Amino acid sequence: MPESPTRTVDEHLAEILELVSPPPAATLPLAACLGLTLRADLTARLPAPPFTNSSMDGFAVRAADVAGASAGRPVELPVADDQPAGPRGASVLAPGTAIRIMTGAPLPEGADAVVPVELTDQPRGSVPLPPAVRVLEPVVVGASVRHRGEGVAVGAPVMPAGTRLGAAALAAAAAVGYGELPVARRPRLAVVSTGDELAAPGEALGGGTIPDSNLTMLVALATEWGADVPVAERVGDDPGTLRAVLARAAEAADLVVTCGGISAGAYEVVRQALESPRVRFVQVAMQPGKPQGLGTLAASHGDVPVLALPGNPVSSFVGFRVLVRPALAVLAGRDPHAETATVPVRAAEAWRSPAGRRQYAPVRLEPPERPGEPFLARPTHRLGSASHLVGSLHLAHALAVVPAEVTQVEAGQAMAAIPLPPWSPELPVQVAPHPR
Ligand SMILES: Nc1nc2c(c(=O)[nH]1)N[C@H]1C(S)=C(S)[C@@H](COP(=O)(O)OP(=O)(O)OC[C@H]3O[C@@H](n4cnc5c(N)ncnc54)[C@H](O)[C@@H]3O)O[C@H]1N2
Ligand code: MOO
Repeated sequence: MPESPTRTVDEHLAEILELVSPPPAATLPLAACLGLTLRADLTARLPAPPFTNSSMDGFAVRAADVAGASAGRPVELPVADDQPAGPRGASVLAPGTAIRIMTGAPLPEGADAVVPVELTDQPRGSVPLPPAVRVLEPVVVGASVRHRGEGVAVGAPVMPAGTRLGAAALAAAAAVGYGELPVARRPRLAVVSTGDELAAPGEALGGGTIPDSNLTMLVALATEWGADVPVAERVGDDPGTLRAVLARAAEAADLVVTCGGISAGAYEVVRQALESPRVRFVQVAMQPGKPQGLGTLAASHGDVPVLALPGNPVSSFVGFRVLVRPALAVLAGRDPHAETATVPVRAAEAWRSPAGRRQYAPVRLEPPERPGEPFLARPTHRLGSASHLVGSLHLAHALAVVPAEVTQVEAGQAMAAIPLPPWSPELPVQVAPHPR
């Protein structure tokens, strides 16, 4: 069967991105939004903080009343009221008096500062309201006071559409008045690994069988990215069985990924099951990951994109990082190109790269000799980016990207690298002492 002409990674990715489109926004409660993408700009419905309040446990006063206070000549003020935090509104402070106040309680009307309990003659802690307080130090206007809206004013922009909602973003949304948010639902990715040679992980191997590491890996990659995986199945080399599994996968998913069975052999089950005007098999100028398939599967909810990755484990890993993640990003309402953002590195040693293919080499990152210079990238294995090296893939901090026209990487050469997720091996970052 003649191969389609080689295409660049960028051309291939552009065609993949044409197959996927973001679903309509859903409105979900905050507790269900972690990791999802915000689909509308958020502006503050409430000021944060919502009212002017004390940042200390102590006594609300007028700063002018305690201006002359010192340990030797304390200023004594009658304590007129108690202002705990809670639904009670703000009390009113008469000149020449103090009101006991707790952290987070509304500042009484007429008060303009808070004296922390430590700067008075009163003990800390749970004690009865004293009739009077002696203030031992002066405070300036505004001391220990947090003003309404000083964090965020009503109507101010808080975060734009496209923000990925982490813990801090959810807290900000709650603080400015939101109990639910318009978001893109978690994309559903179905994963199917193929090949008669595959055994379940941990299963005893017969002659010629190998552990199916890709199914576990692709499910984990999808899950760590933030997708749901409704279907994860291993299928042998029978095209009819594979077609039936893929039909089920398409019903349950927004995107289907297969691995294996797509190159030039006599038993290429994915190719046999899918090659049609709907699904094409092509060669992409990348290493690893040259053979690739793309197209759509028919499902009752519409056409579902399918991406066929090569079976070699490093090829599948790189294919997921470089091609599948951008497609998931579109489904999640995010920028697909952010998925392949790179950081500058330098090669720690020389290595070879195939002519005419952009190489994605698993590398460890070592600290530079001088602080501030790029990290040094060293291949995780002496065999470099060979596509079967699954046993050392976990050592990689990043994928070094070698341009297609480079066949020899020299030690010290500047290049880009795609960082891998945070729980890849801990980066040897030298932490600077905290400035004092
Ligand atoms: N004559 C040619 N042969 C090959 C070519 C080519 O252009 N001409 N391309 C090579 C390249 S590059 C790649 S990459 C592989 C891709 O092969 P397939 O996608 O068809 O994958 P398989 O043949 O099924 O398997 C390849 C390799 O990976 C192992 N494998 C497969 N699935 C898994 C899995 N789930 N877990 C772990 N390992 C898996 C499988 O045992 C093979 O060793 O084709 C080259 N051949
Ligand atoms: O492209 Mo294959 O993934 O080189 O081994």
